[in-house]
Amino acid sequence: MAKMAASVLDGGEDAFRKIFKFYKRRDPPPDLRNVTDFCSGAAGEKVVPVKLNPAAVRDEDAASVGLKPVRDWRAFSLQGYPGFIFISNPFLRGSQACWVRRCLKTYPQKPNVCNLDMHMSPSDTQDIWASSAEVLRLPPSGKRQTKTLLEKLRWVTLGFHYNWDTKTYSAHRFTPFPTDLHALSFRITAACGFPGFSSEAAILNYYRSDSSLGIHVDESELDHSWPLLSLSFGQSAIFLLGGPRKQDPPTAMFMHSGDVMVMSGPSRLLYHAVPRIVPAPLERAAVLEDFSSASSLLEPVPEEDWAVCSRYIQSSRVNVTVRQVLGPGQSFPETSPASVQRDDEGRTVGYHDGSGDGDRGKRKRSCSVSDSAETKET
Ligand SMILES: O=C(O)CCC(=O)C(=O)O
Ligand SMILES: [Fe+2]
Repeated sequence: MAKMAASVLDGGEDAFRKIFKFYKRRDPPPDLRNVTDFCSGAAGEKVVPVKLNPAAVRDEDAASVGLKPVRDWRAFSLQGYPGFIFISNPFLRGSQACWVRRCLKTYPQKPNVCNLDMHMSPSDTQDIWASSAEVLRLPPSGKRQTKTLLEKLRWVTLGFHYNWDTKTYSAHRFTPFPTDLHALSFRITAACGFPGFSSEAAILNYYRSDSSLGIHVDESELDHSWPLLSLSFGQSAIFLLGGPRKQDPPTAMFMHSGDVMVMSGPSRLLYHAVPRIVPAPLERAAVLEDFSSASSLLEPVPEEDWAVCSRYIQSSRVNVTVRQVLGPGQSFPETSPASVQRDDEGRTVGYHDGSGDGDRGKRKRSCSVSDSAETKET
């Protein structure tokens, strides 16, 4: 990293932008030797193994969401980034396929919101999976003229639906958060020292091989004391983790299929970006393809569904970030606290509309996932 940073940074200013452009460049492609790989230990001079709390999650609770026992997870911190935790694929063999299927088949369904809703009628986006599966199941035959809806999907929001225009969440844009994704998030965050996490919002990003995500910080959530959880499936990404200021030079790292990141404490509000999607290393691709393994307690993925998922994921990456938006007892401004409906465990299960829409705060985010031609990286 140090050598690359020195050469890229000539001219001094706006180090993050320059490094983003360096990794996004197509011709000639960038040298990836300075990208930290937690899995292989490459370029990892700042990587420090950490022990998580194995007692925080019972083995059967981990297995029920497709995770290995916590004592078997390989977790790392990164010098200079307190609160950042990287877990190298804690999933049981066979369980990633299940999560991939949920990201492609289940979560894009109504009442969840996706980019296609912005210019299509609800009836046309009613079943993105069904309309795409038929085509994706066919053997590839040259270049198809029209893309399936699944191939046009760029983001889905869950729970409190993020408003990309106002960069806010609000009380009246809420639908129940999927219980299975909450169970997964609750257990991972508990093992990382955050018991009681309430998954209230998620953004799923769907990247094609030429997609990128601009430099941003996730600060629209009203309570930043809870971690931001990030899960990745499919092709790999180069992830840039910067500093508290937009121009601070970032560290580049690979995020492979199954890898998990937790941004907490001082790392919760660091700038970050995804300049490039790269092919998954062979061994990671093989683990992902193992959809029938019996080690997972999750429902098996039917072969005909996996044919679609596998075809899609061969050229795509799905990232899921899960967020707690409100602190305990907190509500959106101008909305009475009594209107938040929580279950016995304190999870938000519903929201009565308050007097005003309560929009506040901002999520400084340049853009959602964009494809090569249309990317503005800041
Ligand atoms: O795709 C990723 O790894 C990052 C996604 C992200 O930063 C976001 O959704 O806010
Ligand atoms: Fe982000």
